[in-house]
Order: sequence, then structure tokens, then C-alpha cells
Amino acid sequence: MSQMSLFDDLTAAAPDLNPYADGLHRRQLGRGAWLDLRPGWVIRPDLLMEQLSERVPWYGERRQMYDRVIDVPRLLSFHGPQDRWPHPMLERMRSELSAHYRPELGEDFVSAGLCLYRNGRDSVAWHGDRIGRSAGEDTMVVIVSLGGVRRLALRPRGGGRGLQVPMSSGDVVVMGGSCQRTWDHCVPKMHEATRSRISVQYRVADVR
Ligand SMILES: O=C(O)CCC(=O)C(=O)O
Ligand SMILES: [Fe+2]
Repeated sequence: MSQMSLFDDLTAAAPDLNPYADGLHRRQLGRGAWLDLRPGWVIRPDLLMEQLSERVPWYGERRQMYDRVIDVPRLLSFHGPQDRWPHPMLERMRSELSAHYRPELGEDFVSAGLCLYRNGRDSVAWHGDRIGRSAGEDTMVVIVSLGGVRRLALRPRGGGRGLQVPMSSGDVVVMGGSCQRTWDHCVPKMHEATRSRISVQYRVADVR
């Protein structure tokens, strides 16, 4: 094997990123909320998914629900600005997203929240990311989706017509403007068999 083809083989084995602005599309939701959709940002997303499944320190969470304690139906891992992040691609995505959105957002994304949906029974219930500044201010929450296809469902708070956005491996969805205050979102359970999925969410300081 020549040097060149050996080099090609090595680089071919790594996840990578397409230019973010290519194929980026904004959709206005109303009430000051919008979604940015960037399909196919990550190159070799399933490889990144596999590497993250192994390297991320996943933990389960239990929550009080009325008089019972129940398992949260997904695994989690949270990485703030002071932490060592478990994969260099997580930091590279953070800095490319920050560079793209900084002029509009006025600050950088600083945290990566990861969720692992092991199968179609794992899910996240209706909520807005309203812990911290996002309770009263516009912000952006970025979702990078890896692995099995799932849907992000959104509905206006207080009623009205909702929508569903399919998220495939390597796709990015950004919830922007007033979205966390004026809309709720969820990842519904699926009845069909589905591959596991990892969601990486980037947020600014003091937003959860
Ligand atoms: O799985 C996703 O992409 C969304 C997760 C989510 O909404 C959250 O963790 O706040
Ligand atoms: Fe959320």
C-alpha cells in the first residue's frame, strides 16, 4: 500500500463536518420563535455515534413523580465549560456553531448536554428548556442528532397547531428566538423498532 492510500484510509475513518451554512434553512414558527434546519452537517455520523456511545460517561437519572420515583427514560451526560469533554468532535462542533451564530446570538455556546435514547421506548416529555435565563430571554438551543431517526415535536404553549421535525443521523435543528418560552418540545416514543440515537444539545451559559 502506498503512503497516500494509507493516509486516505486513516482520514476516511474519522467523523468530520460539512460547511455549516450549506443547506441551512430557517423556518419561522410564529410568536417570535424559529427553527434552523441543517440536514447532513456531520460526515460519518454513525461512526461518531458509536464512538460517543463508548466514550461518554453515561448516567441514568431518577425523578420524583407525585408519590413515586421513576427512571428518566434515557441516559444522560452533561459537559460544562470547566469539564474535560469526552470527544474532540464535541468541542469542534461547539466552536463552529458559536462562530456561525455569534453575530446573531451575541455570545458563545458553552455547554453540551447529551442524551442517549436506547430504543423507541426512550423519550423526553413535553417541556421547554426554561431553567435559567431562557425563562425570560430569547436564546438558541442547538440539537445535533446521531444514529436512529426520531421526531422532534413542537407545539405552542397554551394551544395551537404544532409540528413534527424528523431528525436523521448527522442533522442539526436549532430552536431559536422565543422558542423555549413560547413553545414546548418533546421526543415522542416510537412504536416501530428503532436504532438508538444520541442527541447533543448546545446551550449558552445559564440555560438548561
Ligand atoms: O433529544 C433531543 O434532541 C431533545 C432533548 C431535549 O429537548 C432536552 O434534553 O432538553
Ligand atoms: Fe429540551
